[in-house]
Amino acid sequence: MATINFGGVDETVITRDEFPLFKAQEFLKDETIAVLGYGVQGPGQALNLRDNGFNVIVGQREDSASWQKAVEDGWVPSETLFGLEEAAERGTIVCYLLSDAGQIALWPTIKEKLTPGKTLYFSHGFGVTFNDQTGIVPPKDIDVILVAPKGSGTSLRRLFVAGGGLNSSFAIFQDASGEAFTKATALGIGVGSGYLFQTDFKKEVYSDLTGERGVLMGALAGIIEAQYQVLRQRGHSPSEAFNETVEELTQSLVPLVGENGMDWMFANCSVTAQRGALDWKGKFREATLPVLNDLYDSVASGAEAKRTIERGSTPDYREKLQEELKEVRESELWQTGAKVRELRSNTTNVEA
Ligand SMILES: NC(=O)C1=CN([C@@H]2O[C@H](COP(=O)(O)OP(=O)(O)OC[C@H]3O[C@@H](n4cnc5c(N)ncnc54)[C@H](O)[C@@H]3O)[C@@H](O)[C@H]2O)C=CC1
Ligand SMILES: CC(=O)[C@](C)(O)C(=O)O
Ligand SMILES: [Mg+2]
Ligand SMILES: [Mg+2]
Repeated sequence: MATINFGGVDETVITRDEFPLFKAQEFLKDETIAVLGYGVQGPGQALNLRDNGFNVIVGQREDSASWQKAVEDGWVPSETLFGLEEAAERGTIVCYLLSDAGQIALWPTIKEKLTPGKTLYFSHGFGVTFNDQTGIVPPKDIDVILVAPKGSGTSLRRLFVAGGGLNSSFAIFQDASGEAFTKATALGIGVGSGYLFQTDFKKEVYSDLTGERGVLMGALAGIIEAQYQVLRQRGHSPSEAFNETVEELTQSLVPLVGENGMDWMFANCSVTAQRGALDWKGKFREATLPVLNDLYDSVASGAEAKRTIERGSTPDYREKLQEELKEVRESELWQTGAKVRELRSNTTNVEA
């Protein structure tokens, strides 16, 4: 544990220096880690754990495309790849990485496999926090922990392969063994996290649902659509509206923010742009504060969970979702994006 000052606030966190991989390997050497679900987080975490030298097996529905993907990734049927129930039976640490709706559906089956001494691991506080809606109430005699990578499983894997890591939160819901803390941190290091910060299940799910509905995904998509629409309605071409809204954001400016902060990005733009951005950011903050407060209230009241569960459990949900995503993909905005991305590769080969 290291106490690090974050912008004037002291926080106790765990870094890879203090909790090196060999310590995690030693602590978990007698455990079989069963990763249930091979969607987005499943592959990222299972492959990172395997490459980090842990005993890992995968559980997935046999008749699914993801089963095939698991085979392609080197998981061997009947050796390291099993049906969900059998993997849960074999695992001593059960990583419940089905979709949040899938976790509800499978809970009655998985619960039976969680015998005393085992560990149940989540990457989201959803199932446990909203247990009045999910029915996920773990048995009392097991450890229940969480490691939530702050990003897509795709990035978790890519960064790991490149030698980096995504930061993750971790939390303890139940400590039956007295060792849940070390277990959670060892798994956090094992899945390829950058640094680990502690939270609880409720805070994890409240912040995560707010973040993805807000700045990370929902607000981002909405504000992009709004600005593109304004530019187009005022007579600007698709190229101009798209480049000025998305391409410059992703290719030039946000990478600069990631590298060295907002002021660094500002410092690399014209004085004209800086002046305007500093004048306008307050207006955008004030305009969006009420929406973000509504959003947080909707998360905290359980309404977002209710909607996710209700929508997710309709039989034609996946089909409907595909239609919604298709509408986004086929909009003028994102079709322009596809063209612009195609043109990107034409320019990278140009010799100076
Ligand atoms: N997608 C991501 O990168 C992130 C996800 N998480 C959390 O990790 C967990 C897993 O999420 P994802 O990887 O996005 O899930 P996903 O939507 O990709 O689904 C994972 C697996 O669940 C299986 N599944 C779904 N419904 C099922 C059912 N009824 N019966 C049996 N299997 C079923 C699918 O076949 C798939 O293999 C969730 O708790 C999520 O909130 C946390 C951080 C990021
Ligand atoms: C990638 C991530 O952490 C999200 C956005 O919260 C999610 O996929 O649920
Ligand atoms: Mg999320
Ligand atoms: Mg998240």
